Amino acid sequence: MNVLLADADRRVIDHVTSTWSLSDVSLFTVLNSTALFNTIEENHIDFAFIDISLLLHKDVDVISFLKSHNPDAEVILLCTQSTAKEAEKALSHGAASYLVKPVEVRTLEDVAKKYLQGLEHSSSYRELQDHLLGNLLGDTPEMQKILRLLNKVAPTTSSVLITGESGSGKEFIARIVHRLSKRANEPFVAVNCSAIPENLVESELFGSKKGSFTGATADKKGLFEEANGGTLFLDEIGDLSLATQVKLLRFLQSHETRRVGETETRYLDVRIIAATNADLSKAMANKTFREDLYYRLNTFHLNVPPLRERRSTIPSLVKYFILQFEKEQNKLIQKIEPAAQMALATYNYPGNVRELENIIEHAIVLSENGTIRLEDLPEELSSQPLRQNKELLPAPKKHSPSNEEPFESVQSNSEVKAIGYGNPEEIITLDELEKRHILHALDVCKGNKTEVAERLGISRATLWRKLKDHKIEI
Ligand SMILES: Nc1ncnc2c1ncn2[C@@H]1O[C@H](COP(=O)(O)OP(=O)(O)OP(=O)(O)O)[C@@H](O)[C@H]1O
Repeated sequence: MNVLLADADRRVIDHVTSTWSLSDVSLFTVLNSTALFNTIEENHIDFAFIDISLLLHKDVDVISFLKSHNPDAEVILLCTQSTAKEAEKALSHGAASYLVKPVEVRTLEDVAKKYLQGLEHSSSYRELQDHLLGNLLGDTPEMQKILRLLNKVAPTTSSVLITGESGSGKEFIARIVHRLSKRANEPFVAVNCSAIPENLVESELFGSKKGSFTGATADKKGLFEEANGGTLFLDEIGDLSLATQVKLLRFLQSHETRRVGETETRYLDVRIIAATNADLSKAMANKTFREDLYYRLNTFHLNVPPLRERRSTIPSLVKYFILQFEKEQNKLIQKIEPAAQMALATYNYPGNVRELENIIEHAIVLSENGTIRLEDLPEELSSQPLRQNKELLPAPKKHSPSNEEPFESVQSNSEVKAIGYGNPEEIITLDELEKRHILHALDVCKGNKTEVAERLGISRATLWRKLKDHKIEI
């Protein structure tokens, strides 16, 4: 673990450096803002003690800067009796707490150790992990990272920025953050910034006074006020005009808003979660998105990977959506044909989870006798993966019945694994690989078992046994 101590007082730095006794924790010390920013940029800082006098540098807030490099990092502010009020205010910037100097080195060490232990043993994290891991979110390293962050971010009031392709689940995750926060019983208000006409954005968000513009026939609450006490989810944040960005930034700094046409300001307690599928660094370079607002929103950043990079989640999502739509459509689904299972497992999902959701809804409408068949899936899904697999699989070999290794050609072809068998990083069990390969063969041979057995180089009896072992019904 890397701990940073930033204090402009050399005596403090010298004293802590000479007495620091945690051998498994590297201590970085800095005396000024330039060194502070450089150290954050060059090292993975897990924990920082920062004197309040070094909190802002050229208008950039060091906590946001640190969290944009390591969203898991924790900050404890150091202050004196006379600056304690200021430190308390600064907690809303994302610091966990503050300590009033003089502070014993032992205390600094204990605080850092406690944080480190908390990271590993947070019980709410474990509960959440048990509940979601391997189910709806998936157990890939990226999703585990998101879960870890969710647990830490949710109880705070910090803003969160969620990025990811369209339909990947940004709003779904924002709702989890809200549900896990102390605001869970307060409103969650979602707004798509790109769906509101430019001339109405300000009044929609901040409200308006009667007569403030043509059409303002009565006083109107804005969405910020609707979300008071709870969470405001701003989707497509990259589409906000620069003028509205300034107002949002002002809110994030002061928690105050003003209705259009009013002079009076209102203090509101609203947590902001913003999302985008646009590249905000490009938008900042093009000056269409304010850098200061970006750092404010980006206190915590969650990047949701596309569904094609977490295929292991597909079966749980399919089950979840089946349960959801069965009720709606009053139908009972008992099985999914192997060919349809294969198509669902190998499709690329450019529209991510939303596309999978629509596919299942569509399939349930068309399904007959409680079965989802290949023909119940949209055409792009049923035809594309098979075509890819056919193109990539080596020409069928005639195996002798004694050939014991039917998967040799597949295992040695990494391209086939990447497309037909999911993410190249994914390691499935040999048993699962065998099942998928048999399903693929059944598809290619249109269910003709004699041909499947022949092309797999096994006897019909062995094929029957394997179909039974893998519970493949045909
Ligand atoms: N992990 C998940 N488990 C269950 N349902 C999910 C999951 N992720 C997303 N969904 C569902 O998929 C649909 C699309 O998700 P969501 O609206 O959160 O995506 P988004 O990234 O916010 O999309 P956009 O960028 O278009 O706004 C929603 O109906 C959502 O409930």
